[in-house]
Amino acid sequence: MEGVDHLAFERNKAQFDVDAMKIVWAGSSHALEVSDRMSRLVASDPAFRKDNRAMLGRKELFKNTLRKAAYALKRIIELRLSEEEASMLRSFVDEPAFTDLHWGMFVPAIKGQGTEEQLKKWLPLAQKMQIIGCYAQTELGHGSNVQGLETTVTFDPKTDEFVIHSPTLTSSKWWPGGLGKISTHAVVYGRLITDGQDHGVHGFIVQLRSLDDHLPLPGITVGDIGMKFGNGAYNTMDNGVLRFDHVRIPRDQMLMRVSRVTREGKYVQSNVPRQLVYGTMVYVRQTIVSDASTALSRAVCIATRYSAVRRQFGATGGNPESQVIDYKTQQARLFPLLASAYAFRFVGEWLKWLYTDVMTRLQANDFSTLPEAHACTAGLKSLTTSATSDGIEECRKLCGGHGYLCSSGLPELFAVYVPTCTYEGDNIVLLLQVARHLMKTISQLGSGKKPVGTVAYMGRVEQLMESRSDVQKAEDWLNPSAVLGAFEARAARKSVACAKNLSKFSNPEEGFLELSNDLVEAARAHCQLIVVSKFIDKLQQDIPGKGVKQLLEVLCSIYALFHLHKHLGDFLSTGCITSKQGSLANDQLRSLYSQVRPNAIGLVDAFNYTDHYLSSILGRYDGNVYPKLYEEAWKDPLNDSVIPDGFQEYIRPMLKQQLRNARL
Ligand SMILES: CCCCCCCC/C=C\CCCC(=O)SCCNC(=O)CCNC(=O)[C@H](O)C(C)(C)COP(=O)(O)OP(=O)(O)OC[C@H]1O[C@@H](n2cnc3c(N)ncnc32)[C@H](O)[C@@H]1OP(=O)(O)O
Ligand SMILES: Cc1cc2nc3c(=O)[nH]c(=O)nc-3n(C[C@H](O)[C@H](O)[C@H](O)COP(=O)(O)OP(=O)(O)OC[C@H]3O[C@@H](n4cnc5c(N)ncnc54)[C@H](O)[C@@H]3O)c2cc1C
Repeated sequence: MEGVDHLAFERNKAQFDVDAMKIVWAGSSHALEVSDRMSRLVASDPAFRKDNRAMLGRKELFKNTLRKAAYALKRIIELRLSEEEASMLRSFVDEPAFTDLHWGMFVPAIKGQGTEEQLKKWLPLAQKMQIIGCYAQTELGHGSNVQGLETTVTFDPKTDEFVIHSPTLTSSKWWPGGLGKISTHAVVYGRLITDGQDHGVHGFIVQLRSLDDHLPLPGITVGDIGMKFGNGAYNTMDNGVLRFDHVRIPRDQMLMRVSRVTREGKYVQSNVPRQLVYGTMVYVRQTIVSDASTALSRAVCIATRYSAVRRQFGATGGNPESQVIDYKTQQARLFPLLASAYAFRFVGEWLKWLYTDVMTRLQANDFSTLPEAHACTAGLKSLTTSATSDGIEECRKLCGGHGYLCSSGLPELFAVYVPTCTYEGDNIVLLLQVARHLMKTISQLGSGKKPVGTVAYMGRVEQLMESRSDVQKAEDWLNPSAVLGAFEARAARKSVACAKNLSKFSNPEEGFLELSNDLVEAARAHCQLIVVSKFIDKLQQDIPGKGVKQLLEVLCSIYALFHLHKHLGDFLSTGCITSKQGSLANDQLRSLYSQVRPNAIGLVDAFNYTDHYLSSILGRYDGNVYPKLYEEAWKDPLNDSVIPDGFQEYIRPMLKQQLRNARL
């Protein structure tokens, strides 16, 4: 039935102010207003149609992406959109494109690693898109091990130029998005060599293609690396391969904020830490955490709405069958994901604050919080993207058979999202970075250096090694200090156990390799503690709106107790809670799920997604799923004709053959 809200009865059940929750989700009334306006602008414009992506071949798909990118820029200029509005508009276009790398990595790399002069020269060109750039770091042979990159950048004092060269096959740049077909420029990372001395990896601005005819410049070989996972999905992006054959660039195209090469060829380090060369990765990892909440909330919105529409079993006395959302098993799989989406939103907000704070300090030459920023961005990027990828797949299963249809929106969302577990740092490699930070923190405890920020709890390690939870009844687990106490004790004990085991090795690096599984687990426990504690911190703020704060408290408890239940072995084996307390947490969790149930549709409506953005028949706002699924099936190209191509050629003769055999 067109125009009827099939989910109205669910919306009427909500016990909280959904509009106020929309503001909390968006971050502010202003952010909600902008995102609402931009999402509707995109949704109402047929030029941004995206429901046909799974059907398009690679070339058509890619051309379509270029058309949308050009059209988006045209609209941004015509409507005189601000930077904030433009970035929102691009995100609602919802299609991986070269522009993501241009705005998300090329521009930030120049901003973060360029000198004032370099910013003045390159930023206006990039901002007007008179040049298009990408981030060319990874090579065929090395991605995680950045120090292992092989591209050489050798200073030639005779000509005052650098000579860039790809000395081996494995030194070919491989993966950079936007590189394959579109970028005119790249920030290229390679080993800087002056006077025969290797100074390690540095960034350089390199022109790749002519601004006149777009052909590769002399000495440059460049192309696309081929189809990736999923049909539409990430294949709208031209991930590329790039080789240099003694390509020359002027000396002033080395990004020289961290270190520079003088006219005489002298290598000079400035007073900023060399790790700032990795600064763009820190920036992007931070944005990836907020994006995780967006991707997970999309999947959860689809699965929640569909779970309220879908009915199976339980028809009694003329009543309809049960909505699948009422099954406790469905709730126990779905509601922790709903809680995680909110948790990642708030930890993403906090991480953005942390990043901005670090940047402000860097301007004043205060580098003290850089290790904390690196560990938090690496750890939270890893935790949230792994949970989101698994969560999207769980949402597909929560939608039963129909979740497997492309028209559910979930297969494409998964295919586009899952590489986040790898790009911008493999998730295990990043957790090992967190573990290094934790081990370093513990090793410095005796020196009187007080741990600060997210590792501050390590300063109470002696107390945390002894603490016992005082939870006596299920409701005690609603107390934030009970939850925090348990998560802190678990994280501290896991790290301390690793540190003790490490100290048994005469070679610490050997020990680190041998114990890496335990170290990864300790890092995960630490990152879960950060998420829980930032959710609790958020609830200390003034949050207006009927029932909004109460419901967020429920979600916070679900996030924490779900993880306590899931990792019960950890909590029990480290002795911070008893098995009785573990089972009380589980009892409390059941009661919390019942409190979410009437509010579930309201909680996903608060994400304020348009049907265009969700791109899912199962997740339609009006819940009118079956007629639309039925209608959609007939749009498949296979249904253009009653008899498919190939039938007469291959199947008809087969059928005739069988007929003959039957007659024999
Ligand atoms: C609106 C914006 C939207 C943008 C969205 C765009 C999305 C587009 C889609 C996809 C983009 C994908 C792009 C990419 O993938 S780019 C390539 C990314 N590559 C990686 O992430 C590589 C991962 N590897 C590393 O980061 C590092 O190599 C390493 C794992 C950290 C190891 O490095 P290294 O061996 O040099 O370092 P050490 O372990 O020896 O550590 C040395 C000390 O440095 C500290 N460190 C390391 N990294 C950092 C950092 N980033 N910042 C600050 N400090 C860092 C480390 O802790 C050590 O410190 P210590 O005090 O112990 O000496
Ligand atoms: C879709 C996509 C887009 C990308 N875009 C860009 C881009 O724009 N620019 C760019 O420069 N790069 C880009 N990349 C590359 C990306 O950053 C790397 O692939 C990523 O950093 C992982 O590195 P790797 O491929 O070398 O993995 P590897 O390090 O080879 O990982 C393989 C396996 O080894 C394990 N492993 C590796 N090292 C260790 C260790 N020390 N301890 C334990 N286990 C380890 C990993 O956990 C993993 O299981 C992109 C990649 C993808 C998939």
